[in-house]
Amino acid sequence: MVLHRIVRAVIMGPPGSGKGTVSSRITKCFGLTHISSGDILRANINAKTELGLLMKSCIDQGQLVPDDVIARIILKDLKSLEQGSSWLLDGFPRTVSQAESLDDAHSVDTVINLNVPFQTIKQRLTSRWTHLPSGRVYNVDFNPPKVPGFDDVTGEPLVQRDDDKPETVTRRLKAYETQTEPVLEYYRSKGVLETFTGTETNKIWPHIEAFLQKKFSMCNQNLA
Ligand SMILES: Nc1nc2c(ncn2[C@@H]2O[C@H](COP(=O)(O)OP(=O)(O)O)[C@@H](O)[C@H]2O)c(=O)[nH]1
Ligand SMILES: Nc1ncnc2c1ncn2[C@@H]1O[C@H](COP(=O)(O)OP(=O)(O)O)[C@@H](O)[C@H]1O
Repeated sequence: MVLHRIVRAVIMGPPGSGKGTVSSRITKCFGLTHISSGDILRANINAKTELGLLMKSCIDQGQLVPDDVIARIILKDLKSLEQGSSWLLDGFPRTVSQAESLDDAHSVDTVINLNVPFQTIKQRLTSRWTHLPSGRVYNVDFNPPKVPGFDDVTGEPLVQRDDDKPETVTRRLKAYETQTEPVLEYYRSKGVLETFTGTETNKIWPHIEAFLQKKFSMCNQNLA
């Protein structure tokens, strides 16, 4: 589907709710540019940049990195996109302060919220395998790689994230409840929040696809 207007979207949900998985489907179907704060931070850790070295212990402990640091990175990335690009932010904003920083620069058209029970998530994260350079994710049960331990596209090795250990997952879910859930209220009050509830991405996805198709084609009709 070709978009006829600029779309600025955010995908939210607890760690492991399927944001990365759904984002790759959205970018494939609708052609938005995907910007994932977690992928950017992990790329910095992998490349041992100054930022990566500073943020690693925060991330490994399941804590959020400081608002000003991540806001600066994401807003700079958005600025560097071609004028008129449509984008999908994944993992940002995660606090109300971050949402306000984003609002100061761009208004968000739609926020997709994945509402997946914590119990489901814990199981998924311990069997998540990630291709660090691209952010592609696999799961032993859900979408295993063709060759165990290796990325389907590049053939490079997959890794288990340091912060997917059970005790760190518990801390990340706590951080989500206290710091990120208020962002849902922030967007709800602005009338842009759309929540999708379920335990399986393949069952949630058709609803998201239909919602986006309707929303974007309605926009097209309005323009015509
Ligand atoms: N069993 C199962 N695993 C899933 C499902 N959807 C996504 N996953 C896996 O769950 C893990 C977390 O998904 P991901 O998209 O990385 O979530 P994020 O942390 O919100 O970006 C990954 O290993 C996915 O492959 C699902 O419906 N069932
Ligand atoms: N917007 C953000 N604000 C603060 N910390 C962030 C942000 N995005 C990512 N991080 C850090 O990176 C870690 C991994 O993020 P992410 O890949 O989005 O996790 P998940 O996909 O499992 O929700 C977070 O636990 C946090 O430490």
